[in-house]
Amino acid sequence: MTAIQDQIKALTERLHHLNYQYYQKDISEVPDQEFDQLLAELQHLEQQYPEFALPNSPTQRVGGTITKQFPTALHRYLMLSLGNTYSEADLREFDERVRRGLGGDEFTYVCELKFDGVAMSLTYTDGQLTQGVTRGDGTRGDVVTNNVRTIKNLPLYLRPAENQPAEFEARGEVFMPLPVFEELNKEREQNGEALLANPRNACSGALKLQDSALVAARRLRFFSYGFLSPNRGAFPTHSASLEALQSWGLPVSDSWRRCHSMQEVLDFIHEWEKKRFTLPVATDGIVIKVDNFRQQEVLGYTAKSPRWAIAYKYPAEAARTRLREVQYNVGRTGAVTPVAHLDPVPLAGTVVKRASVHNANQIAALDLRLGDMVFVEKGGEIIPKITGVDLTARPAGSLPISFPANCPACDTLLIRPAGEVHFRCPNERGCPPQLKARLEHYVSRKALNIDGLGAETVGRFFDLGLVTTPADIYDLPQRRDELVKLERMGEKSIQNLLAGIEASKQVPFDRVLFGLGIRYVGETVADKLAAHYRTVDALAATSATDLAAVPEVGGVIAESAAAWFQDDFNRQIMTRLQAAGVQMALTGEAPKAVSDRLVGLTFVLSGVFEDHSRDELQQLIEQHGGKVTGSISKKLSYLVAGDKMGPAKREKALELKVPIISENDLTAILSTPETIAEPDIFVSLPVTPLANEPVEPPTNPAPAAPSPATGGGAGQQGLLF
Ligand SMILES: NC(=O)c1ccc[n+]([C@@H]2O[C@H](COP(=O)([O-])OP(=O)(O)OC[C@H]3O[C@@H](n4cnc5c(N)ncnc54)[C@H](O)[C@@H]3O)[C@@H](O)[C@H]2O)c1
Ligand SMILES: [Zn+2]
Repeated sequence: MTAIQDQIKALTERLHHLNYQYYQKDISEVPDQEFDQLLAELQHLEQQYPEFALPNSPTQRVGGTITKQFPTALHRYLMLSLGNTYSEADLREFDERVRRGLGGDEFTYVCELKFDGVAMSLTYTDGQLTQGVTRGDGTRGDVVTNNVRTIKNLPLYLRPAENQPAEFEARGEVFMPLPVFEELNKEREQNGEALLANPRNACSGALKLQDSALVAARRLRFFSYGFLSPNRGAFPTHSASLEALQSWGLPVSDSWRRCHSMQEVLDFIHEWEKKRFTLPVATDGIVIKVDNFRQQEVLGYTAKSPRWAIAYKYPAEAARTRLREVQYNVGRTGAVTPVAHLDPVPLAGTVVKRASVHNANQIAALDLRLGDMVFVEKGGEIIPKITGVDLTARPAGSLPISFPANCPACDTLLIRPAGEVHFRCPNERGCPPQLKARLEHYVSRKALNIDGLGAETVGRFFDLGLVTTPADIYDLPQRRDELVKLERMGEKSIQNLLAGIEASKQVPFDRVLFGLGIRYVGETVADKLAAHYRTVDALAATSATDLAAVPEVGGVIAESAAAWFQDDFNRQIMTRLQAAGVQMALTGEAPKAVSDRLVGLTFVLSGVFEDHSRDELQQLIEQHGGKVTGSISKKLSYLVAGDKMGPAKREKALELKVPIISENDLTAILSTPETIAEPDIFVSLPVTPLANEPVEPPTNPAPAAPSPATGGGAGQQGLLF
């Protein structure tokens, strides 16, 4: 018996751990299917030995939790999980249970695609979006209204309609469209940042950001699939409510369909098995719901999920093919990444020729060898992954693939900094692919956007020895003679090129800063740094510690930027760019100082604030001459505390006798006429704010007329946006 007990305990602990990683950290340590198998195993054991089930078993509760970064709100209606299955036999059993539960009454199903993102509860009051809450632990979730407001296809105002309740809840999925996910990862790879594992994790991570401007940059989207309201009775069925949601302007995917039998459900499942890969959104299955609301109530709920719905999950698609070669790419920041070249094989709607192996650890973990038959899988991510090796088909005498010790391009000894997964070529100044990629980055659309000097041309110029660093680009006008001699370089091309170079001198400083290709300094960080320091000289003179105090600029970014600016080679490039007339400072006026009331005072902002974002508070303080820093010291004037301030910060402030004030105290200081000389010590922590945020005036026009509700099953057109 103790063996069973041990097994239950081990499974419970493992599942708790995986849930924590998945919901809190946005990390999938194992494939979903493996997680679901472990959960099913535990469920089975608990059913056989209910006396050994542990309290709070993962089989009995929704897996998520609330984060510590947002105010929270209670759900008016519990936000549950869905029972799931990978087998058609289970679906038939589900059908039987429903039939029995309804005592032989007729019923209809609605089938929907299962979008792989993050569940969201939206409250609309008098036609306005008033609150967005995550599922959290099912009872209570994070209030992320401001982040949700950045979702472009989500109406802030609904089209008025007679059948629209004064208050209702629209449930649905927030997700990151696949093209956005791909683009974001490409940028992250170029900036040397860790890649996002899949669109679901990327979406979940984006919703947890504190700065809504950053959330907006992640271009999330929403599909609604649920309607809840005290007067839901006006709609007899789920499908009628979907049609209503859509008619009010909420985005509802057209892919749903009413099904009158389990056979029709299975047809729907088979139909979408491949077709789902043509959608610009990740899906991992089909959700099957009993359509009639009254019948849903009759069937009821378990502790964890409704008895009137089930999710059918498609197994991950895999193929088997031969590994021909492993090539090593050197990226802009020197990261060396292995790419597997495969015999072409069809997989999930495309022909796969290459797969990612990610890094050296992965090669070793899989014990990959050239000529191996390998399994390739495509999950939520676009580039397929090698997930295993068919050892029975291993060619005789094959040797393990060893990761090169030296750079495949410049032969420099590779390094692997502690805590990083990638080997890196440290030869920043001389490694050709790095120099070339930096030039390509500099001329790219989001950086200097030099017309007439695309990635290909600049690469060619690099190969010819015409340019090595961005500063060399500005010497090209003096080298016209050499340019005319080049093949495919007519007079017209040269004119375009020179005009493009000239025009790039007008590109604002933040984009120049981004264009320099400093590791970890992506578009957003460049924008923040430029806005904060305004000139390259001010920026270059700043220590890593001070840089790290700028919001959204963490320690790692700060270290990297500071080191870059201290490097002589880089300083020379900057001086030459400046001499050439490239914008090395923001033009236009700095934001006006409103008063000098806070001059000489320093502040630390900690926790979540009710009326302002952290950025707004920082701006407010700076407009009045104050400074915001990151760490608490004896010299600090005030700690401004929001909800959920870290206890360590509070302790430290109390110990150093730094006054702790609330957001309200700060705004009160700024609105009282007399200037403050010496701060008094007063501690007034805000009470936890909840729910009901103030309603903002319209910033969006009412949404355009949606396409007429189709009753489902329509084509894919207009499916997403
Ligand atoms: N890999 C791991 O380590 C790991 C860890 C924990 C959980 N997981 C995965 O997460 C899943 C459990 O998460 P869950 O409890 O959120 O269940 P779930 O994701 O399987 O199903 C419930 C969710 O489906 C979503 N959904 C999408 N389309 C929908 C639609 N049309 N109608 C209704 N809901 C729709 C909603 O967000 C809802 O909350 C498991 O299946 C597991 O595979 C994986
Ligand atoms: Zn190199």
